Amino acid sequence: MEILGLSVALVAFISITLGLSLYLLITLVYCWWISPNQRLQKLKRCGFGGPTPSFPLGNIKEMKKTSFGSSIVDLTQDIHSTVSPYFSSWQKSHGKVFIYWVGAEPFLYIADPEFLRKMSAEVLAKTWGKPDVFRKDRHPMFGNGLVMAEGDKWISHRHVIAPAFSPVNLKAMTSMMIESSSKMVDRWVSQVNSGTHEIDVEKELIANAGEIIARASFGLQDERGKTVFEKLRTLQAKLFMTNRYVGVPFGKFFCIKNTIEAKKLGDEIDKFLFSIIKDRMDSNNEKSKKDLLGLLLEANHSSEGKLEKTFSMRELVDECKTFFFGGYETTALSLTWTLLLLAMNQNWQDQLRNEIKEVVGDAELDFNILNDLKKMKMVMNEVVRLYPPSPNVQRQATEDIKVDNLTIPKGTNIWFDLVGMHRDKALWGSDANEFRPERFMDDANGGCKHKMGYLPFGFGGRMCVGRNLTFTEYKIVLTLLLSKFRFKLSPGYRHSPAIMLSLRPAFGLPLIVEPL
Ligand code: HEM
Repeated sequence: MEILGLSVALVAFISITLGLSLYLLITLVYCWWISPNQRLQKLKRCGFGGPTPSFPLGNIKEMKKTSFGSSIVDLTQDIHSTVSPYFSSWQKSHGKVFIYWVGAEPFLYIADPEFLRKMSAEVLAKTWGKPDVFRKDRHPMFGNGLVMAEGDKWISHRHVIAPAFSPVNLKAMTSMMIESSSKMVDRWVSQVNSGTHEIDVEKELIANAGEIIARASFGLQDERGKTVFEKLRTLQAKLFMTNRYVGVPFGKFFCIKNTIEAKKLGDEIDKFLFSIIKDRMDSNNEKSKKDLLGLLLEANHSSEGKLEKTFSMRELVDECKTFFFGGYETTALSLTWTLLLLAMNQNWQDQLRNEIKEVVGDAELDFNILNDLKKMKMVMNEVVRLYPPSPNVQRQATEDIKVDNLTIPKGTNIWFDLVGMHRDKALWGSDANEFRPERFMDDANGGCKHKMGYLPFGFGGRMCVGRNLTFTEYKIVLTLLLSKFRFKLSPGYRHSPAIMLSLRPAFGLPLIVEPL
């Protein structure tokens, strides 16, 4: 049969193709323009201003103007305007609370601690969400681990995971941390003895923290530990160093190669971790191991010793990845920035060395005495103020949140700019950009004029679960290093703090390392 001279099959084919194209076009128009514009109007009615977005990219174009490592700055300068120039310029026109758009996703930017206080008073820890857009994009890294978990699942996981960082467990990890870090120190000693005085300390500290977290998380210290570390780092670079369009509906299809490669790497890592966990379960001695995986496996046993599935295999894999990503780079960077600031402030370097002599002396480094390294803690607090390794905190409103006469609509993503708050002269005074650890001498909040203006580890019930592990590792590594070496700035160092998930020196940190 024929219609206007065309066969029925051809007519059907043309109709289906036209129908599908029309459907695709309507979907694109809706997702790229209609829906975000409706949300924009709603947010305006709620009272929020901000830079004008142009959909479907939102404000991505302005944000992409800064590429990783594109600005070299003076060592004493404010870094806010270089790591996120768009935020610092939007702050000037829209204040410290405004809406900006990552593709079709609205983000409420907050660098005002009083607004944050009022807002967080309205929300229980378990009712905070995590931006869906990041949960999907970062799935190969974190899966649905604690960083991304929400609601009852977050409560039950946090309940089991938090005790894994208790002083008893951290104490049990101390000798492992000393062993790994001593290997790094020995490596530096041989390099220095062979005449190489310039060392890229960032690279070394990252490798050391990677080894420590692989051992602390899953007891891995052989080639398998290195394999996980390398794969995870490649994955991180794939996700954060490439030009992608996160937040733009169907943005994945613009960079399909990276998306596929990240997914493939994520699957390989999952398979690898799966086999490690399976080995541990089969070996039947998982209970005896006090690493983080051992503690999670222990939680899977009821008091009768019968398996009671608290964590599924998938959940165990996700939590192990989360420990890894959450735990190695942040800690390594807090040490990296510390060595930079100590190289610039020899007086503080000497003060810490003297404190180590007084507190540790010739004794073996021991978990219990770490608490007495008070000046070291002050230095750490000041370092993570000036260079917060996690430079922002992200949440999502899962219900409407009222703050004074404003309403943050359900589904709005929220972005807390820690660099912005930690460098704000209105909160810290005119010396906000100076390294002054004495701020923290008698005040855990460093003299900040608002109790929520200093948040290197986040806030409320979702505050960083691993911070005590960091404090322990930080003090061990720094004690070992300062007891052996003096650090000085290298003429080759280019100061370019930049954000690639964490806040890091874009060109590494070469330092002159002298034996004492
Ligand atoms: C200098 C070191 C570290 C810094 C600056 C840091 C910073 C942060 C920040 C800002 C958050 C978000 C908190 C919030 O939403 O309010 C966080 C959460 C988290 N961190 Fe850390 N962190 C560090 C070390 C670690 C370590 C060593 C681990 C694990 C081994 C870890 C695991 C986590 C986890 C699992 C979460 C999610 C907690 C939750 O949502 O309940 N972090 N961290």
